[in-house]
Amino acid sequence: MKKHVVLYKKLSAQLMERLQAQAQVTLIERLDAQGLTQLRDALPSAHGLLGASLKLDAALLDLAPNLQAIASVSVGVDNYDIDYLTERRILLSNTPDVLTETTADTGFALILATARRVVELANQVRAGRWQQSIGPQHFGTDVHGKTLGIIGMGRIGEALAQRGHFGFGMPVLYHSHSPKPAVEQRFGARYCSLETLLQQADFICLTLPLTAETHGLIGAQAFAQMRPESIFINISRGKVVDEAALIEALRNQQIRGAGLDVFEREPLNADSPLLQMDNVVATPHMGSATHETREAMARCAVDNLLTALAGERPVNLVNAGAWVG
Ligand SMILES: NC(=O)C1=CN([C@@H]2O[C@H](COP(=O)(O)OP(=O)(O)OC[C@H]3O[C@@H](n4cnc5c(N)ncnc54)[C@H](OP(=O)(O)O)[C@@H]3O)[C@@H](O)[C@H]2O)C=CC1
Ligand SMILES: O=CC(=O)O
Repeated sequence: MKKHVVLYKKLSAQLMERLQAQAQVTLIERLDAQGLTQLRDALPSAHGLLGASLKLDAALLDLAPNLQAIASVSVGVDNYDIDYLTERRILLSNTPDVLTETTADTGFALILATARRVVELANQVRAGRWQQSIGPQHFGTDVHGKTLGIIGMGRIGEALAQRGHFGFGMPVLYHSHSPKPAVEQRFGARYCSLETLLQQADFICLTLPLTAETHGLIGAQAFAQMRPESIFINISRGKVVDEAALIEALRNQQIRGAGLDVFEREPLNADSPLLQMDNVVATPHMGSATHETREAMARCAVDNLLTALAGERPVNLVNAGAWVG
């Protein structure tokens, strides 16, 4: 008998066909109130789940006694209670690598847009307010040659370092759990403490995961260590930052600006003070959002799920402790 898979993210026709050849599929089109009811109804018979952007807590998982595997269409796994999944021997997989370059492109787009005031000035043109040559009050700041600071030198951090070093001649400072000699050799990057990075980098970029250790890592104390010329970029997770402290730092001109793809609460409220600030570029958690990359992520997740449901170890297994072989 085919296993039952519950999808809470729409797949391309090709991937859907592939999944349906191997499993009985229930598709939840939208995670609104009706979709959540459908999900609760489908969980009791589910063997596999595939999707993203849903906090799958113990209360929901307890509705799924037959669950064997979850394939997240994301690299970040902060939406899952990994200890609980491991205890229940539910295999959790994610989609690393396939989104690295695209997410680093987004990081660099935010660096450039914020430093060169692209959104603010483009909005002025659109509003018909370009009536004479622009003057110093509209000038931005250079990106090339400035110091790029990367907090979390993993896959995406490294791809950001590559762009900064080779594309923009930027000296790279980084902070991670441990030094990365290969990265230092390839990009001339220098390992330093978080404090040194906050004090010395012109662009301070977050590329680390949200974990118990990183929750609220960048708060008032961290912003106080940055310089008035610093630009803060977050493409990791909103909760790594104390957003109220970020707003204060921007209001008090402790930093020059911020490029933000992720927020404490998503979608960001339309009345957020961040949206009133010209020196903030806010994007809708679109780090990996290109047609090619989202399809590659979905393919990777389908591979992971079908492998797990076939009783084999998925390549991108997150909770190795759940694997009994
Ligand atoms: N905006 C978006 O749309 C996207 C956001 N993301 C986010 O980016 C994150 C990173 O992805 P990826 O690069 O693939 O992950 P990796 O695991 O490859 O890299 C994360 C790095 O962060 C470092 N790190 C973890 N905790 C700490 C800490 N407390 N202090 C310092 N460094 C730390 C790790 O360092 P070490 O190696 O030394 O342990 C690791 O190298 C994801 O978890 C996700 O949240 C990802 C994709 C898209
Ligand atoms: O935020 C996106 C991810 O893949 O993680």
